[in-house]
Amino acid sequence: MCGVVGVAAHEPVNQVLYDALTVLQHRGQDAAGIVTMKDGRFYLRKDNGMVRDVFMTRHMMRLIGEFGVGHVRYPTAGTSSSAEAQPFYVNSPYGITLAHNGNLTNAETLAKELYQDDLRHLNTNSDSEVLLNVLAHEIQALGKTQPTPDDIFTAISSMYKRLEGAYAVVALITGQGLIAFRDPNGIRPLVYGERVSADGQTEYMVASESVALTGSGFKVVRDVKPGEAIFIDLNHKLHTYQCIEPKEYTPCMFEYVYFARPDSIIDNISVYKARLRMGEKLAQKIRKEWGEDHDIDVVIPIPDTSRTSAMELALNLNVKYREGFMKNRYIGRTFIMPGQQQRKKSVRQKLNAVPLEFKNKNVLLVDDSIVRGTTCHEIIQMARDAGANKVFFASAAPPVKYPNVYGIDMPVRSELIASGHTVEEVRQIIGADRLIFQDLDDLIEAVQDTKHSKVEGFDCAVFDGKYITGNITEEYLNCLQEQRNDKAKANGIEVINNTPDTPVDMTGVQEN
Ligand SMILES: O=P(O)(O)OC[C@H]1O[C@H](OP(=O)(O)OP(=O)(O)O)[C@H](O)[C@@H]1O
Ligand SMILES: NC(=O)CC[C@H](N)C(=O)O
Ligand SMILES: [Mg+2]
Repeated sequence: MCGVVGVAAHEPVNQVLYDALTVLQHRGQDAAGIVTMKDGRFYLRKDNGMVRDVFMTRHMMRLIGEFGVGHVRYPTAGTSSSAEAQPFYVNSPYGITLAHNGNLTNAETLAKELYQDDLRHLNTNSDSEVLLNVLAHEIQALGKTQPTPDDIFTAISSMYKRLEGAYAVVALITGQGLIAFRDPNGIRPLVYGERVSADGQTEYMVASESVALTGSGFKVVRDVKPGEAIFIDLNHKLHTYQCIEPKEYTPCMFEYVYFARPDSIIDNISVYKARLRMGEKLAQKIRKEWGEDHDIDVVIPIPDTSRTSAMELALNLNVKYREGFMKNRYIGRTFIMPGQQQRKKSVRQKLNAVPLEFKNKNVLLVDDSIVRGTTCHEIIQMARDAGANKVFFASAAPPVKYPNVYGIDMPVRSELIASGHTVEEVRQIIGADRLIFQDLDDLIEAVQDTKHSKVEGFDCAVFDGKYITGNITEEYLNCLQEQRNDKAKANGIEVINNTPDTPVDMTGVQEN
């Protein structure tokens, strides 16, 4: 899951973009990038690594301008080469740069069309480069030197007709302004807000999560609607347009389960409250299935994400909640790391047991989800090593059985521990004394908030195999599986348009 941000301000935006990217870091740890725009020129810095490692003072000083976009990447297509770090750039028409969160499911077909019909060159296997070129083609087809906002929306509407899959996008067009748009189901989140500058003028930020806005003093206006585009012109005038009839409003359930920060509000649903309710529902199921004499002495979360639901679960079970695992704050998220070896090693580096909380106790370990089973397998052993009597395990989400095709890199069924295994088999594999998963209906009830939100349902494909865009074939899934299993990624040939450790820099900004 990547994070995107765009800002249209009256003062330099380099720092506010940097700050927003650090707030969105949990959405992608592989690469980061910023492009700013000033007097018809773009200024770019992007590379592999975390935000704090990619941007040095010298880079920041060169990112000049009052308009800009930024990206943190967690790859779902192409390779993890720095050449595929975002934002991407095309020089025609006008000069466009774009940052994308999501995954296009017809990228291969589009890439062929771009080559054969639109005479466009793609230099990577990234679906985001495809998206940018489709957008560029549709804007070019207008044939205008000075497009109006309506022209830009016309081009975006034509682009919508060609794209399939999930996308939340921010982009800059030189001489025009900042655009942002969201797929017709609203699978990936996108929210915008405003603040007033020191001299009383309105400034805008668009980002993947509301925390990016509030952290920089922007007030949330609203979520970008499914199928809607917004355009902030160079005079800072905001234009909005519903480019395509929205489909069912169905954001990705995994945002609420794991991806998003708990302090974010996505589609008017508080992620924090949703996670609390997940804990409440799971406690009800434990009471029902394990009875009142469940034998649990203590509830222990697996930091970080499960903390919120574990806390509420403990409260509802009337059992003590204890922080039995300490987290090394300098290690990032395990699940979004690129290789299984790295993920496995990092669980042990990241979490350490406090023996006092385990010794001779029956512990219930709670995680937000079990995907590959990397975390729970290691952690159960650690609990036993720390002296636990019995180790029970609870997942605040149902078993993850199906690949994700909308921006989460879990493309291979055989890499998902619950795929093809019963709950009892999973229990044996991970070595728990008891295992319980949330029911999907309960999860949906926990997240849905009809009082505050217009959301009609959720993309729950990883749990039920029903892909919300409706066009995911077995052939596509097989193809994805071949391209993106861990082994293929490890052997992946980097697409060379630069050496992997040298960022593509098409704006003339040179590295020191
Ligand atoms: O079954 P697995 O394949 O191990 O995946 C699930 C685990 O990965 C995530 O943790 P992660 O360390 O990425 O992030 P967190 O610190 O936010 O919990 C998630 O919270 C689970 O703990
Ligand atoms: N996780 C994402 O949103 C990935 C965006 C894009 N598909 C990439 O691989 O760079
Ligand atoms: Mg976790």
